[in-house]
Amino acid sequence: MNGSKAPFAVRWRDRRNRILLDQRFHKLAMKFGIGRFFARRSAQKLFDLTAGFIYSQVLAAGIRAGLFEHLAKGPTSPAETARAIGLPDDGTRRLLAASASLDLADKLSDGRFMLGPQGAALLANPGIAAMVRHHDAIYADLADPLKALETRGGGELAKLWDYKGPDQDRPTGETERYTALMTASQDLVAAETLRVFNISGYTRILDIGGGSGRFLTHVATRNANAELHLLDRKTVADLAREALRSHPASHRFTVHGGNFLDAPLPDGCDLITLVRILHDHDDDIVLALLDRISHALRPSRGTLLISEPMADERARSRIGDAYFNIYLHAMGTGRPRTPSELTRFLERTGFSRIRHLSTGMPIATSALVAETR
Ligand SMILES: C[S@@+](CC[C@H](N)C(=O)[O-])C[C@H]1O[C@@H](n2cnc3c(N)ncnc32)[C@H](O)[C@@H]1O
Repeated sequence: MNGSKAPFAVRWRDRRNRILLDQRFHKLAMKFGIGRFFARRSAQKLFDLTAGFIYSQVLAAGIRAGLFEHLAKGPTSPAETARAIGLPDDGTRRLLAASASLDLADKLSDGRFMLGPQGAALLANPGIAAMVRHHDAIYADLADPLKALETRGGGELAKLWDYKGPDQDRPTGETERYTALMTASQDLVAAETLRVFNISGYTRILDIGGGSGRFLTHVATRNANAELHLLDRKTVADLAREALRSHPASHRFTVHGGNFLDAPLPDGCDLITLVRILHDHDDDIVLALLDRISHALRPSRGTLLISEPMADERARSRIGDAYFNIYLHAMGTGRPRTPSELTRFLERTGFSRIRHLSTGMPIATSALVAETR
């Protein structure tokens, strides 16, 4: 590389890489406490990348075996655990030790085990276990990672999400499975979105791609008067009607079944929400949908709220740039977008006063708000 002509950002990375590639540097670093500290930290990070799949499968095994529910009952020996989860003694001991090393379990000095801090967090968020269970499909696809990158949407995961298929009259097993998965992980997303966005003043709200209606039930508790509309594919709309029927505010909900690209959008809405929708779709669909929303909102000078995990301007978001980037490729449609990409899309489709609301948990969601001129 021609060092003197390259920008500073390139030169210092080039220098850093040359130092890290030099075995003499590593030998020297190990002689000093601070050097050992950084060397250990860097080695741990690299090892975690190397072993990540095994860690994930320890988690999957614990969830499938019901290990964490058993540990939540209190201190337990490996033999008791083996009986409770139905695995052989040796397999159970290994699963317990691996779980303890990952903070999913804690090992006590008498050799028994209890639930660990990550295990407790897992049980507190049932959506995570649902997410881990459905990862079987993407792990199968990623067993050959190059093939997965060569063939977009050509594997098992794409079969789970049937957005591209025809909208049948009745929900299929797949529709029910992905809608249940979305519902299970919605509470965290809704709590964070509605913490940073004040929804109380709106009178007629439409949630597009609203799934089983879980997000709208959170809206209902924060806004006591608004009419609440949901639009989703016909098959999912049937599931939403069923789920919302027994809700105490059921009289305020109206469910519309249809494709968001051509179904009539209820008029007179002052707020439309898109929760975990845009990242699932390619650019042409996103632009067409935003254009429809901007026309639907314009007469009432309305607001659009977008809430979903986003990519980072410098590709440093593990959830956006690593997880969703690869996941959506395997799914065969969509990509995570940065807030500035979404902002450009919003400007092109007639929105203004676009604001990025920073959530405390970008791992669950980020939010953008825009208004029609
Ligand atoms: C990732 S899920 C998100 C569901 C919900 N908003 C949430 O966050 O839990 C995407 C939703 O968009 C719906 N969807 C996808 N394509 C659609 C289309 N063309 N028309 C209407 N709904 C669509 C799906 O059926 C699904 O319910």
